[in-house]
Amino acid sequence: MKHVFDKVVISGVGLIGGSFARALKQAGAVRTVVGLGRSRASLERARELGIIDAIGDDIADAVKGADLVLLAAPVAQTGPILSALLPHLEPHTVVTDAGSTKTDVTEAARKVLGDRIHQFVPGHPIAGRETNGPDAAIPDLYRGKKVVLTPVPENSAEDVERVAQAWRICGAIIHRLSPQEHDKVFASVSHLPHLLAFALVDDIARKPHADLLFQYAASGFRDFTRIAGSSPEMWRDISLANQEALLTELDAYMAQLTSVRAQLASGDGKGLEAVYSNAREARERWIAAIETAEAPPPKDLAE
Ligand SMILES: NC(=O)c1ccc[n+]([C@@H]2O[C@H](COP(=O)([O-])OP(=O)(O)OC[C@H]3O[C@@H](n4cnc5c(N)ncnc54)[C@H](O)[C@@H]3O)[C@@H](O)[C@H]2O)c1
Ligand SMILES: O=C(O)C(=O)C[C@]1(C(=O)O)C=C[C@@H](O)C=C1
Repeated sequence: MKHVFDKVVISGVGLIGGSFARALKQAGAVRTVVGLGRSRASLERARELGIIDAIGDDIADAVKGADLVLLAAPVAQTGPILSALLPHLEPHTVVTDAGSTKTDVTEAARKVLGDRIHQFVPGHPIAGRETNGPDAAIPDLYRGKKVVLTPVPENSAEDVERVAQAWRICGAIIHRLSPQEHDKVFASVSHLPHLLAFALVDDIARKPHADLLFQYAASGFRDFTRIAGSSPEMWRDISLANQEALLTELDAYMAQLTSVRAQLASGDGKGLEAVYSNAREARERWIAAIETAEAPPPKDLAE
């Protein structure tokens, strides 16, 4: 593929930023990738792995001539990172992000960028894993997966398309939502499940006989708690950034638990079975739908 991007800058070269860089590189879509970050050791590792071509020691140099900047650090870093970039940002450079929450990210960007908010196209790849850091980055992470863009009214159609194009090169399918719609949806199907998995493992780990419990925990426990292996810093930021929507979902879930508890306490087998059956059927429909929708396109068609 001819280089679509001459220079891409990634701020936060971990699982998400690193996989983005790897995918663009694998497609031959970028001439050079520069990494910015908090940890020198991690950036050196990213360079050693061939994820980035250079470490942006000098931020002005790093963003000079960049076509695209991707922010892929924990969401609370959005404001500070943009503040550091702003003085050096050229007018043609498009900035986007991969943060798991969109209302707070957009507000932080608007506050820092002011009348240059048009240069920031918020986004969120709906793909990930519980492992983090540059060693976890893989080129196929986004293949067949959704990326939700939540453009601001000030964005030009060309800049939104530029960001969409980058994700399409990574094999992703573009969706659009408002930041508020986005945050409600993901409070329900991503942020709540993470909170529950972390809380359950924490609860078990604090029990006096935790060692015995973990000794016998098997695949059911492993599947339910896989996501409790995710980055605590990232999930602290997501939880607080989407506090309101997450509290709403948590309250609804607690009401559901109260109802299921009552069924259990009263020996209402019929009621319990109805909940379990409804859940199983809904899950089967969902799995069937994603298996159709996320069938990865052949590599040459995605390019
Ligand atoms: N992990 C997932 O499943 C997933 C999926 C979609 C989106 N996201 C979002 O992507 C972002 C990155 O997540 P990840 O899984 O790649 O995490 P990660 O821990 O693998 O990578 C984050 C990187 O950001 C760096 N960093 C931290 N503070 C920074 C700062 N101030 N400036 C520059 N770099 C900084 C860290 O050193 C690290 O290398 C988060 O905002 C997260 O919400 C994650
Ligand atoms: O597969 C995982 O480990 C994930 O947690 C990925 C996952 C999710 O599905 O909730 C996590 C956070 C995101 O922002 C998007 C995707």
